Parts: sequence; C-alpha cells; structure tokens
Amino acid sequence: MLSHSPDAQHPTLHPLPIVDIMPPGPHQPEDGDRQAELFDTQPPPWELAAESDCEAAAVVFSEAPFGPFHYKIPTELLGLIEPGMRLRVPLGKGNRSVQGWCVGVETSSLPARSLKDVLEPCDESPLCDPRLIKLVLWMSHYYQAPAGQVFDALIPAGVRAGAGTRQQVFLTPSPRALDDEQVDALPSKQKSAVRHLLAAAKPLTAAQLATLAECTEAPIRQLRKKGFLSAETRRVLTATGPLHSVRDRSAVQIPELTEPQAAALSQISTAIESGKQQTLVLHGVTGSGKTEVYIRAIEAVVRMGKQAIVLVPEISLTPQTRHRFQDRFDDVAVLHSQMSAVERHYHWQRIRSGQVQVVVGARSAIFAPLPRLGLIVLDEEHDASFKQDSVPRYHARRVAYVRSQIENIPLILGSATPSLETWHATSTGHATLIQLNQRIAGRPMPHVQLVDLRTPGERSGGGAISRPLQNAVRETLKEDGQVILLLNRRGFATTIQCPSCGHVVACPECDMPLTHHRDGGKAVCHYCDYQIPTPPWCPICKFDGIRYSGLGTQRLEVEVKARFPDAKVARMDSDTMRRPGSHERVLETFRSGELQILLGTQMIAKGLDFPNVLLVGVINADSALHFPDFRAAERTFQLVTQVAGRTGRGNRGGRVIVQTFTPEHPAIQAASQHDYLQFAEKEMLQRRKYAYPPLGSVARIIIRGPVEETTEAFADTIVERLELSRDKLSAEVRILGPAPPPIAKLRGKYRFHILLQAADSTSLGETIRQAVATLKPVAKDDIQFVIDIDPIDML
Ligand SMILES: Nc1ncnc2c1ncn2[C@@H]1O[C@H](COP(=O)(O)OP(=O)(O)OP(=O)(O)O)[C@@H](O)[C@H]1O
Ligand SMILES: [Zn+2]
Repeated sequence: MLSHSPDAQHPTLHPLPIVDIMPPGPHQPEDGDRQAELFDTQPPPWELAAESDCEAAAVVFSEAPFGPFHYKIPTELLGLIEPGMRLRVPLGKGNRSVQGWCVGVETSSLPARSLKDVLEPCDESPLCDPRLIKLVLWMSHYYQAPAGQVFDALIPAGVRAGAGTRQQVFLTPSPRALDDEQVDALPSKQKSAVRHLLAAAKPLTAAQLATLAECTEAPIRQLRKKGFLSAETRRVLTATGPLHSVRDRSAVQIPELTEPQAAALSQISTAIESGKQQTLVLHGVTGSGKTEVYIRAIEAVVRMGKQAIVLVPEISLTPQTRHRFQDRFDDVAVLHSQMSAVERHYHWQRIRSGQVQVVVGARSAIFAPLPRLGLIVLDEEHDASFKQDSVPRYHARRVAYVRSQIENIPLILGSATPSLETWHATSTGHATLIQLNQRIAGRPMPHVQLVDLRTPGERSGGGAISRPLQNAVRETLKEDGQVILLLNRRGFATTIQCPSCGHVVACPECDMPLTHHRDGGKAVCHYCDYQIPTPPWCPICKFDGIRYSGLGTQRLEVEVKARFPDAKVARMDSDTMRRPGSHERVLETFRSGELQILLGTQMIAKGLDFPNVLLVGVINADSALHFPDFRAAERTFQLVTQVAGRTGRGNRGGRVIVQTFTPEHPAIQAASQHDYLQFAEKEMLQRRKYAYPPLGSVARIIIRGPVEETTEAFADTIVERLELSRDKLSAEVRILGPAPPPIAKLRGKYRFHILLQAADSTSLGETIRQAVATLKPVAKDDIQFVIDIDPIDML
C-alpha cells in the first residue's frame, strides 16, 4: 500500500511552510461552554446594523476546553493586552473565571455583544514574543497537543508562578499632581515628595520616594489619600545574591584551530553571515574537536551582537561542558534540571532582557527567550533525550529546526554518530554536511577488539568479564591507566526465578520481571518503581533456593572489585546518581586520577574527555540489539561508537574491547571499525525496505485503561476512525494494530498501541487529527489515549 520514490519527502527536516501554519482550529467546547467564535460565525443580516468594530483576544487553555475562544477586550483594557500574556476570562455557563494564554489580538467587525469580556490581564508584559508564539502554534499543530499545554512547557513553572518575586506598589503622579497651583498649596513635605516623583520620571515605591524626598512615608500616604498619586501593583524580582557564578578566565588557553576545524568554521561563518536559515550537520569523529568549532561560531555570532543556544543531553551538563563555554564568554546561562524555580526564573529574566550571550542547556533550553537569537547548536544531536516523553511530546531537533526557520538563522547539528534522519537530510539537500574525519593532534582512533562470548574459552568462571578483558584491565592498571566499563542495565540481577517451579517474580502493576537490587535487598520494577523485599524463597512453591540471574551494574561492580582488589572503583547509574551533584563528584574524582575504574550505564558513554582512559570495555554490546524497535541497531551502533570514543583521547593511546554474542552484526561490525558510513548505508536499506523513518513518517497512539477488554475496544474504535479519515482524505497511511506493546501493562493499566506509517508527515498528521477530533473516551471507563508523533520509545 505504501509506495516510495527514492526522493520521498524528508519527514524530519523537510522545509516547513511556517507562514502557512494555522492556529489550531476551534475545538467544540463542552456543553454549556459555548463561547462565540469570531471566525466561524456569519452574523445574520438583521444583526449587521448593530455591529461595530471591536478588539478581540483569542485565548487558549491548558485544560479542556482548550480553545481558542474569542473574548472582547473592554474599553478600559484597550491597549493593555498583547499576545503572549495570560488573561483571566469567564468560561462556561457559570462563567467561572479561568486563566488562559492570549495567542492573538484582532480588530473585528462582528457583533461584539456575542462575545464575553476579558476580565483582566495576568501579566504586565507578554511572556512570549510573537516568534515564540508562532513556535507554540506550530508545536500544537504538529504534535497535536493543546496550545495551552505547549505554553506551559515553554514558559517554566518558576516563571509562571513568579518564583522569587514579590508584589510591590509603585506610585506615579496623577493628573492633579500636574496642576502647579494645587501642588503649591500642599504642605512642604508633600510638595517636595510630588516634585521628586515628577523629576524621577518613573514609577517609584513609597520607600524609594521617601528616600529621595528625605521624608517619612506619612506625607506620601497623605498624597495618596488626596489623589495626587496613583498606585499600581507590579511583580518585581527580589531574589538576589550569586544565582550564577562567574569564572576567573585569566588562565584560559585558546587552542589554535586545526586545518579541518578551520575549514568547518569557515563554512559555518558563511552561513551565519548569510542571514538565512540553513541546517549544517557537523559530523566529526569522537575527539575531533567539535566543541571548539561551536565556540568559534558562537564567538562570531556574539561579535555581531547576537546570541546563541547550545543544546546538549542533560547528562552532558557536567562542569566540564559548562566551563568550556563559561571560559570563553562573558555571560553564559546554564539551564539544567536540578535548578530551583527561583534560579530558573532569575536566568529566564536575564535571558529575556538580552544580557545573556549563550544559553547552554538540555532539551527545554530550545525555548530560551533570547531577543537576538543568531545561532542554534545541537550537540550529540542523535541523543534520545532530546525527545520529551510527556505532552507536548516534541523532539528538540525538530523544534530547533522550526525555530531556526522562524528566526531565519543557521542550525548546527553535531555528532560523531548522526541520527539517520539527520544523515538523510544531508543527502537530500535539506542540510549541508561538514566533516571532521580526524582526531585532534593526529591521534589515531582506538583499536577495537571484538570478543565472541559464544566461544567457551573466552568466558572465565561464569562472570561478566571475559579472559581478554580481564587481561586488558590488568595491563592498563599496571600502566597507571584508567578504565571505563559499560553495562547498560542497572541493578544486581535482572531476573529472580525459582529453579524448581519456574516462577519469575514480577511486578503486579506491570507484569514485568523485577530486578534484584543488592542495596537493601529490594526487588524493584524498573518501569514503575514498585518495590518489595527480595523474597528469600519462591513465593509460589516455597522452594528454598531462588535464583538471581541476568547481569546488572551492581553485580558487575562486585565482580570487578573481587577481580581487581587493589583498584578504586566507582559505579555510575541512576541508582548511585540520585543526589544533585553526585554525577559531577564522581567525574571529578575520576579526572583527578583517584579512581581507576569507572563502570556504569550509558551515562558514562557520552561526551567525557579524559586523556588517561586507556581502556574501554563493553560488557554486553547486544543488550539493546534485540529490542522490538526499528532503531535498535542504530542505538547499538551509537552506544558502542560513543563509549569507544572515550579512550585514546590523550598521548598514550587507547583500546577498546567489545564483548558480544553477535560479532557479525552490521551495527557491531561498523562500530568496531569506527565506520559511520558503512553503518548508515546498510541501515538506510533496511529503513527503505520497511518505509521507516527517515524514509517515511511514523506515529504511535497508546491507549491505556484499567480493564483490558474496554481498553482494547476503545483502541478498536480509534482504528475504525483512523481508517475512515484515511479513506476520506485518500491518504496513503498504513495502520497497524491495535496490539499490546512490549510493555502491555504499566502501573496497573492495560496498554494497547496503534502504529501509523506514511510517506509524509502531513497526511499522517491529518489522518490522526481528523480521527480524534471529536473522540472522547467514556469517563467511567477511565481510558486515556496518547498521540506520539515521531515516537522514539516503542515499548
Ligand atoms: N585545535 C585544537 N588544538 C588542541 N586541542 C584541541 C583543539 N580543539 C579541541 N581540542 C581538544 O581536543 C579534545 C577533544 O575535543 P572535543 O571534546 O571538542 O571533541 P568532540 O568532537 O566534541 O568529541 P566527542 O564527540 O567525543 O565528545 C578536547 O580536550 C579539546 O579541548
Ligand atoms: Zn511495575
């Protein structure tokens, strides 16, 4: 049913007709919530006489009904309401007062009396400029998320709540104060206060005015009573103190660019000077010096009086990354998830005021309200953490692309292992490829040795570490080198099973096997965090001798400590990294050389730059390979290549040992040869064969509910509607399911999913939009459905 031409539209990066993006269409409000719509009503002729021009605000809400609804701006608020502000408006039959976001102000000649009035603005100035509003509307449309909820994702909660601010009363002169005669008649202290306020030519608090006029606040109170002063309440930032640190930059050394770096920079500079949107893909092998290229490009942007956003995966927001930018720019705002609401608000205000040159942050930093944005950089653009897994389920790469179009600026996507979406864009002319094929200082790529775990001789004593890896660790430690060991599974044992009756201890909420954690002897569900004390015997047949199998990082840690008793070992996974700053502390001790072996999950695979790491061991390269996910091979290739890239970054060289049950797998073969091209070409053939992204678009609908039958029945209804809307649109969309996903039960809810595939994202999106437009699960069934456009998570 699906047909593809080789030059099929690129689904992720094809140019979007931004100007054509329409605000979300008017949703049908709930019964009794009917609020007149300006643009879907034709006034009957007898009303035309009564019509007069009126200013109306379009308002969206973060809870149903989502709008947009139109409200009349009453005369006293004319000129005070702008798009991007929050407004208080009456909603529904009972006219309950609710807060919404203003997305537009228009003059209209429709009968004003059919519209309700705006009650009041909640902000003094917009929280969102017109370009960001455009981005919100695009996200709302593309990801099929209510615009009000997109605003909530865009504007940090700390900003919305005014964290670290206080209401303060500001005084301005009223018309009476402008009448010299009346002022002259005032007692001297009051007269002096009025004159000082007039001279200040800006609103002042009573305390400020009292200081200026050298009086107490009593005369000022008198003046207010007599009507010489008008008072207005405003929110002001009261948080002070060192909310961000400034580094001493006197000793910073600026490296001379290598030739390939200089060539890359010159291409990027041309794009920056062009003043146009352009997507540049910086494909540089690990350790090729991509960060230095970003920094130089941003320096050029800053010289032009503009600003930049650098997005990195959350886990890379270590001091090392921060310092690299803070060392080179006067004003960097680093945004990370462990910030308090006050800190976040403080930086947001600084960013919006235009004083910040560079914003470095994870996914949501793409929304930073820089007034003169000149460049966006996504480092490690392939990283899955750029996709948000709650509404709005956006991918920062796609949003960055759209923002760069709205702002008309270049976008740099950097990686040693670009996503196939990005790679494909370079071959269809939607992006320009810039390559750094060599490491800095002519350092060789590390040699990778594959250890075939199927060969009995390679495995030593049933442990996780093969004989070759064991020898290599020993030699490295002897040479005073450091070791990184990757095992992408946390916990001690990943299955707890009774060898007598075969029972596997599973989560009652998710039906997934529990993982045994040694600390505290807990059995934990890695999907919902359900925990019980690990049962000492089989809960079913009471057999005394339950078995722990399957390898996790805790067990690896025990084995490593037993095999190399003289080495200092640290484990890094989400269990040991719960406390703020723990990630940084471990990396600091590793850098200082105090630690010899660092083992952990994928969080040790990214971005680390330690010259003394002479050996990287991958305990089980296949762990991600057999997931029911079309990106499994890509993820395996990326993970192995990235972790292998952590060695050989100094003058002492480095080597990599990869343990695997499938050494012949193309992803593992290509990773072992540092051959991105080989991988990309083979993988692209697979994607083409099945019309998977980037050669087609995918969407996923997840349906969940407490009763299996009703949930499935509801999923069936969605499929029927999808088929109807597909046929009505004559869209070539393939609809698969409903079927239980790999995680068929989660937190006590049954799950079904529907997969949709099409050659282009537009017909796919429209098919879904029409199918669910009026769809609502029966409230008593407690069923929810989630639309995930361009899903990353297929579980
Ligand atoms: N021109 C240069 N001269 C000397 N050293 C450099 C130069 N450019 C970068 N470096 C250093 O080389 C090292 C590797 O650079 P960087 O971390 O930017 O590489 P990368 O391409 O981002 O690697 P990865 O993708 O593996 O994270 C860093 O220690 C950096 O300071
Ligand atoms: Zn669970």
